Amino acid sequence: MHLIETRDLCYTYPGKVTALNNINFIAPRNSRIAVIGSNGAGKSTLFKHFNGIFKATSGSVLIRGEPITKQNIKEIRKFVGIVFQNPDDQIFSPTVEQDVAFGPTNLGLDPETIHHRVHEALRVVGIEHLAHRVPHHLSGGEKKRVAIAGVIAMEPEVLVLDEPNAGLDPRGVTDLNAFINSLPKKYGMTVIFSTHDVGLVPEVADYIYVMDKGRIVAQGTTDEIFVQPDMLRSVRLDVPIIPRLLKSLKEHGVDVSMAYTYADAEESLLKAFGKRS
Ligand SMILES: Nc1ncnc2c1ncn2[C@@H]1O[C@H](COP(=O)(O)OP(=O)(O)OP(=O)(O)O)[C@@H](O)[C@H]1O
Repeated sequence: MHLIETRDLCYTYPGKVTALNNINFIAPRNSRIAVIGSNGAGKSTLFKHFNGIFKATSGSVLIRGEPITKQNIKEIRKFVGIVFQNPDDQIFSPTVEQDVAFGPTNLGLDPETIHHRVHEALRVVGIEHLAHRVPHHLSGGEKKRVAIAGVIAMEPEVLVLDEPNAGLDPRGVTDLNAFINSLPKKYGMTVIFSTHDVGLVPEVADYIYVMDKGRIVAQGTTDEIFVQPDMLRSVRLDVPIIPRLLKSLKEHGVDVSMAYTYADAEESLLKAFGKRS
């Protein structure tokens, strides 16, 4: 049984914009899944089906093997936490601390547990120093971190992040990558995220879905997806710089093995230039 599964999911917005067309998506336990695609591909619309914000026009959405119903929706929203693209949609309390406490309070937890969860979430996203600030007076990247903290304080088993790195500074992106990578091992969480930044994907994903115009046009591991430059370009995406560079070096006769992450590429180049055995 998969944590999340969609079967032939279709969704049409009122006004007849078909945003999802026969989506078959699976999220296994402890995985890190990237959903990539250009603007309007359908990524956010898909994510909104994962905790019942949207209801399929046709096809089905199964959470732990069960369809979403009125009876289980509260439980499902505890299980699947979504951080939306625009943090302003998610932040509404007078202070950051109260905002992050909102979800755990609604779960009916005791004050000590709420306090612990809030401060742990603020610490994990690196914003403990903002606890007493007014959320609406924060910068875009700071608000994004507040929104992420608010969802992780609920301790969901599946964390869905819609464009989490948009608006973060370089250090913020590095911290976020480390955070995403720690989720399966440290917290037993599954993470699903969308991004336009293909360079980031090999660093933080085990499996990739490529979407275009409401369809899944490719899926696979990093080395299965990023060896398809024509497919990626056809959906207005690019091949990340590292495999592109290594492919070019190989074509110019450098005996270098293919790599997708910075660490693997460094190792591969050091070997190619005789600095490693
Ligand atoms: N409220 C809405 N009403 C009608 N159409 C919508 C609505 N929201 C989104 N759409 C349309 O649905 C399609 C998919 O949009 P969606 O926001 O899911 O794409 P996305 O892949 O998340 O894009 P982006 O990368 O720009 O965030 C687009 O054609 C979009 O114009």
